[in-house]
Parts: sequence; structure tokens; C-alpha cells
Amino acid sequence: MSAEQRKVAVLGGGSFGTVIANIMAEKGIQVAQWMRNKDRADEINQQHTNSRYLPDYPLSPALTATTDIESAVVGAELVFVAIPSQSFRSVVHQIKHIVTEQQCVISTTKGIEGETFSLMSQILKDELPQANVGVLSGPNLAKEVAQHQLTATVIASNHEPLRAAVQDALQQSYFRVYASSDTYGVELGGTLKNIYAIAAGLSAALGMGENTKSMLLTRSLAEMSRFAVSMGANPMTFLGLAGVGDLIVTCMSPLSRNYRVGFALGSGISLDEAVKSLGEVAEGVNTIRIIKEKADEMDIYMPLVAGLYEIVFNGAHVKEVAKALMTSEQSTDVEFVLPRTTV
Ligand SMILES: NC(=O)C1=CN([C@@H]2O[C@H](COP(=O)(O)OP(=O)(O)OC[C@H]3O[C@@H](n4cnc5c(N)ncnc54)[C@H](O)[C@@H]3O)[C@@H](O)[C@H]2O)C=CC1
Ligand SMILES: O=C(CO)COP(=O)(O)O
Repeated sequence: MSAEQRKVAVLGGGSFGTVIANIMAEKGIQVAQWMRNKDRADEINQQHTNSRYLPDYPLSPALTATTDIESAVVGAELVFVAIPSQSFRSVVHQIKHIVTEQQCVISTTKGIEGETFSLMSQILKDELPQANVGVLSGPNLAKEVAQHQLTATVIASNHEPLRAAVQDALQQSYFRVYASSDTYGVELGGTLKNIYAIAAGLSAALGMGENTKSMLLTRSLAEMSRFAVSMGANPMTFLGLAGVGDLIVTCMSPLSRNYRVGFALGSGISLDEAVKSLGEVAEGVNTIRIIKEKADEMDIYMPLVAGLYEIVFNGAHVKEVAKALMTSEQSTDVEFVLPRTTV
């Protein structure tokens, strides 16, 4: 099928929904981007910009926006969902009776539903059991994708035709799409790294040095992987783009909203004010609370999450938490857990 014959939908009018929709429109694919806000849809259709979320980046004139979710989704081969985790289920629920078993639905959302401890692919399976489900995740700061900076991402699904269709739809000279069959690991990596980006922003605001940043990043990766393995994920996925790759970009770039929330907290701004002034989603704030509860329940050792929770939600002082972490019981660096062999 030629690009012009392909029809896809993107649900969400924010930064990531817009760049994903724009990549495909640039390739000549028919893209319908659904959003709630009519003025923003009109702006995309008439001025080819989304000034609220991506000011200064021209969009493809071929990209069309709509406020009618049904017309966007009906007949779309691929449906990407770029809606913050707190609204994800309610939006997907609206298309429950429209989606057919031929369609592929792909989450780009890096968060967890607190009440059910569900990642977004699980919500897609709950709400749309008829559809093929996938997850797109990786080191993909929306503004850098909009600038056409060379970028790589991962499409994860256990449905091979979905992986191939998404690779074909999104592959661009500046955007490379790798495939994975570890949906759970890819999705968990994208979700967990937001927590550590908040910690990295906090430490940057306090002027901590490069040794500190390196320690924080590396121990974050160890902690994420420990949690993931306890939950049954493949630790190798955490050495890839959707694991350490996304951790690096989000912990190092002031373009990351989670990093910026951490930086604001470290500068003495309250959590409410930091989130409000951001005006975009920072999934990591809720994720800290949800992962802390799960780690406590399952007795998983996550000292960085526990310390960050105290700082963000209980007003603990960063320097006191850092001191407690630095002087806690001696620990090993990397432990290899070898598979048990039968004797
Ligand atoms: N921005 C980025 O660099 C990247 C973001 N992501 C993930 O993509 C997801 C979405 O993020 P962004 O687009 O960046 O967020 P954003 O904050 O830029 O935009 C969120 C969009 O969702 C819409 N929305 C919220 N609730 C809604 C509802 N009930 N019904 C309809 N629309 C609703 C908002 O109006 C807004 O258009 C997040 O989970 C994020 O972690 C993933 C990769 C990169
Ligand atoms: O996931 C992202 C980059 O891969 C975007 O991170 P933020 O949500 O912190 O901006």
C-alpha cells in the first residue's frame, strides 16, 4: 500500500501526539489528529502550527486535526493514543464500540493507572480486547523530534504485523524505529525513568556535580531494573533505548517536563506551583507515589524512590535524604543473577 493510501489516527493534541502525527503527515500518510480543543484543531488545519504545545515549529500542511473522535478512528489502520495516563482510560473507552479487530492501537503514554496498577497497554487490552495492541517508547523529547534531530524509538508488541506497520509508518530519515516483543519491559522503562528525571532535576538545581549525576543515573538504572525483574520483566530491555536510553535523555535535558518539575522543587518552588506552571503533563509525580506503594507491598528495595517520595510528598530536606542514602548500609555495585542449572 502506498503512503497516500494509508489512514492513521492520533488521539491527543499535546506535544507528543502532534509530533507523531506530523512525522506521518510529512510522509504523505493521511493523518487525523483528534483533540478536544476546537481552536487548536482550527489552528493546525489553517495555520499548520500548534502554538500551545510546540511554538515555533511549522507542521506539515497535510496534517488534519478534528474534534470528532469517531471520524478520526473509523477506517484508521493504526490508532496512536498520546493522552496523559490519568485520562487515558476514559478516552479509550470512547472508542470501545468503534474499533475493529483489524485495527492496531498503540500507546505512547509513559505512566501508570494508580487504582489498578495498570500500564497503558493493559488498559488498551481491557477496553479494546478486539484490537491488536502495541507500545511506542524511547528517548523522544517531542521538541527535538519537531526539530528533526536524529532520534530512535522502539515499537513493542507481540503482534508482528503491528510492529512492521508502525516501523513503516514512522520511519523517517531523522526518526529510526526499532522493534521489540517485550511490551511490558519497554513500557515499564518509559514509565519508571520519569521518577529519576525528577531526582536529576532536583540535584541539578542544588548544584550537584558530574560525579553525583553519574552516580544517580547509574543507581537509578539499577533500581529500575531491580523493580522490573521483580515484576517479571526482561532486564535486557533496560539496557536498550526504552530503558537506559530514555533514562539518559530525561535525566539530562531541561526539555524534560519531569526534570523541570524536579528543578523547580530544588529551587524552593512548591510541588503544586511547579506542576501548575509547567502547564503540561509530568507523569513522574504520580508514578513516584504508585511505585513507592508497590515497592512497599512487594518488599522491593528502592531507596531512591523512597527518598524522593519523602522529599516530594512529605517535605523532607534533600540534603538530609542524600546524607541518609550515602551512609546507608554498604552495598554491592552490580550483581549478576545467573540462571539456576539443574544438577
Ligand atoms: N512530550 C514528550 O516529549 C513525550 C511525551 N510522551 C508521553 O506522551 C503522553 C502525552 O504527553 P504529551 O503529548 O507530551 O502531553 P501534553 O501535556 O503535551 O498534552 C496532553 C494532551 O492530552 C490532552 N488531554 C488530556 N486529557 C484529555 C482528555 N480527557 N480528553 C482529551 N484530551 C485530553 C490535553 O488537552 C493535551 O492536548 C505522556 O504520557 C508522556 O509521558 C512520550 C514521549 C515523549
Ligand atoms: O519521555 C520523554 C522523552 O523520552 C519526555 O519526558 P518528559 O515527559 O519528562 O518531558
